[in-house]
Amino acid sequence: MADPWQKAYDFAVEVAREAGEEIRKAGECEMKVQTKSSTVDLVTKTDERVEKIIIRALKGEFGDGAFIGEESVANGQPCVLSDKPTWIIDPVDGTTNFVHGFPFVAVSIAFAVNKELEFGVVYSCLEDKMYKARKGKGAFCNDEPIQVSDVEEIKKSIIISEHGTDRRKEVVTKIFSTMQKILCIPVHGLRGSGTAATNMCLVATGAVEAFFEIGIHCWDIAAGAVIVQEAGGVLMDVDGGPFDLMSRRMVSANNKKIADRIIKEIEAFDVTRDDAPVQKKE
Ligand SMILES: O=P(O)(O)OC[C@@]1(O)O[C@H](CO)[C@@H](O)[C@@H]1O
Ligand SMILES: [Mg+2]
Repeated sequence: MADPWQKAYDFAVEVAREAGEEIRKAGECEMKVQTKSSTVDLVTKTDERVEKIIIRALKGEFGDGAFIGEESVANGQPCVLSDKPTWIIDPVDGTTNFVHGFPFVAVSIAFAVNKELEFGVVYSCLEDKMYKARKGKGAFCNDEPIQVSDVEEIKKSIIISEHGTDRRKEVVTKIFSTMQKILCIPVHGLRGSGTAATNMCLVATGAVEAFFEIGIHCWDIAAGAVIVQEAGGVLMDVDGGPFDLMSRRMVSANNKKIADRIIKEIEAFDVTRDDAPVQKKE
């Protein structure tokens, strides 16, 4: 078969669109907010319901497969990327935005085979922007090809990062110290949309030169990773090594020169890998 995953790719786009429609409708209603890893790591019934809708649709079309979904993992499912064809799903990336009505919320669906990402779909549902990319076939926003910016000078760049949900003082101090150093290079500006998936699409369209973060999860960035690469960008670890989807550390940029310059300023802190063995409670 020449093109084994095209059907899955097309289907993922449709599922993401339907999921986005659900999120838009839910945003108009009263919502009950709960917390996960910390008091600022929010989750709503919509996150859980939309993840179930997505997984049910994918299983209905392609049968039982391997899934890594943000809310399934939060409810105890394993988070291990094997060689099996695997769907990696964030039903609502930007839950805090969703809760507050801040207008960037995305559905993120990626597909990996042999631990390699084959395609990614990010639907920024409040803006109605459908980003998608398939390995070797280019990146698109609402079916128009997209490309990273050609800026090579860090002093002419806009950089995106996020503050994350870990509010321990030593972590927040490192995050702000890194941001201060980058701001003082100086760059044209620092931004943050509140969703990693959307941030990566902003790199892919050339609206910003780079997005970096320590503390993201594989479901936040898997789809965006394909979109950035297919738009001509690069992915790296925050220490300059190769990108590792499960490491929770990433720099995505329009080119290696910009990525290397940012990496010089990043003050890393420890995070537990997504695929770390789960500590059993005694
Ligand atoms: O929980 P959610 O809404 O899916 O993730 C929101 C998010 O802000 O958390 C990450 C880690 O800080 C972000 O960069 C990511 O996009
Ligand atoms: Mg997320």
